[in-house]
Amino acid sequence: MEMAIWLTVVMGVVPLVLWLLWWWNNVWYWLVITTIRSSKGGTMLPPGHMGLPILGETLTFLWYFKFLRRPEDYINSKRQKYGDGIGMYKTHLFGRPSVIAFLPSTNKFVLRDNESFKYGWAMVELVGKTSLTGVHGKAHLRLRSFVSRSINQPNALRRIGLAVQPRMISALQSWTKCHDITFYDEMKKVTFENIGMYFASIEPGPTLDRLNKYFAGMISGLRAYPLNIPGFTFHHALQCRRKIEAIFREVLDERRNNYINGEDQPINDLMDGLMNLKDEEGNHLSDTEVLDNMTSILLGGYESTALVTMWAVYYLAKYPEVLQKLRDENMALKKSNSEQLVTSDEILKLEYTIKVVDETIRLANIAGFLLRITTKDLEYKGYTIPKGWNMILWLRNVHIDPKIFDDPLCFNPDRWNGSMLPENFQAFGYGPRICAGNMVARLQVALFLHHLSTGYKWKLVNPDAKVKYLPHPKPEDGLKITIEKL
Ligand code: HEM
Repeated sequence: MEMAIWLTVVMGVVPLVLWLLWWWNNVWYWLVITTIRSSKGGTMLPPGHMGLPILGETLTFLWYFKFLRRPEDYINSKRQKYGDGIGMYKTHLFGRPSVIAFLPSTNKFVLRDNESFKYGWAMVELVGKTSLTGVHGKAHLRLRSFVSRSINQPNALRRIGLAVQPRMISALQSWTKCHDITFYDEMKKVTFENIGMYFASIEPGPTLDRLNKYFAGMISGLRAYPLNIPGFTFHHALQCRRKIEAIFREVLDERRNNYINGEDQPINDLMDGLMNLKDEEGNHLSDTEVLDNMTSILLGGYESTALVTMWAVYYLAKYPEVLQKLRDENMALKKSNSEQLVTSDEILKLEYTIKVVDETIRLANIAGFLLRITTKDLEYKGYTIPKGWNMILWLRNVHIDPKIFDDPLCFNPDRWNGSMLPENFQAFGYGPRICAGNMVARLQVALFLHHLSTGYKWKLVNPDAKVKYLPHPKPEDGLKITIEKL
């Protein structure tokens, strides 16, 4: 008798419980959509599996990203199972019901619509309600024009191009004195010191060190569960954000007083640009807008630039024929004195160098996916995307899809020779929120490659180091290199 009970449990109840757990989210959300929303029409969710209760597909995601280290197979496995269909799958990731968009056309559909898809409140809390990230519609357009004039247009690029090179040149010189360096860590230091200079003219020293520390705290909040309770990472991140704002506010107040008293000339950095620009009606940005945007631009530009530069150094070491072509092009521009600066106009005309930069940005895929939240129920090609769900835009897939790029995992700058459909290159996003610093990012990487390729040779210490994909793709050793003068 006892045996029979055990057999019933093992053969009947256990599989039933496992089956229920496996399908729980699918059934639960189907019920919610059909019972609560059926009166409003569409109830068919995109194909896909929503995983276990609470956890959703988190374990599957980690399996591909952390353990197999083949992130592309997370989507590939779904493509094999459900086909490409409408370019969307339902899932449950990062604690919320979600729809993943993975084709250029579906990403485009989302990224073009600034009203139906917004950032979540946690992101906005961290970067600031009056930052580019926090505003929408007309307010966003107005702010973008300010930010773009301050960092991304020819005059700003000229100024920034000259401001960032001395630090790059001195870093390269100092690295030759070391046995080896961890390139990513060193490049982050260079990038942050440059940001300090061209953002707020803050020289290396205690203030910049504090800013760097708080910034690291703030960034960790972007990846944390948004619980604003003491002891939690997100709470700490918000505190760091306030401290960053306080540092920038001090500089801003001091500047304003000095201008009023006639003691200082305008400094011509990002803060000055944001303080002094006017819109068409002659209005300036408020102090809060200046400070929020300093923080959000800092967030956009810091890790991204260091990561892309690191990947360029990695790929060039792996593809010597590409390095040779890059070097030849840059040697023609090299000044007789290695400390002499090149201009942004000169560097942005170097066609092959810019192709190397774009190819690095494509293949490195440092912004693997973007996140939005739907503000209303939406219909897309007969399927419903419910209000309040996460919309995850899988940019990674676009850039390494063999249907879009031939031999996509090969580093081949010449693939940029022809024209490219803009929707097939989404590394900077797409539509009204396309990266506001895309030109300044390209410029900084190109300038670094100019000084590196014309003055130095380098080797990877661990050419076969594995790549970690979370939170960003990076060789496990942070890219250890040895570097010496040519
Ligand atoms: C290669 C390096 C970079 C990459 C791959 C990159 C990527 C991106 C992406 C994908 C977005 C769109 C985010 C979204 O739609 O959710 C974005 C937005 C943004 N980026 Fe970048 N970025 C880079 C460098 C920079 C730099 C250097 C700056 C500034 C100095 C910057 C400032 C911004 C800002 C302010 C936004 C928000 C734009 C808006 O909401 O209108 N980025 N970036």
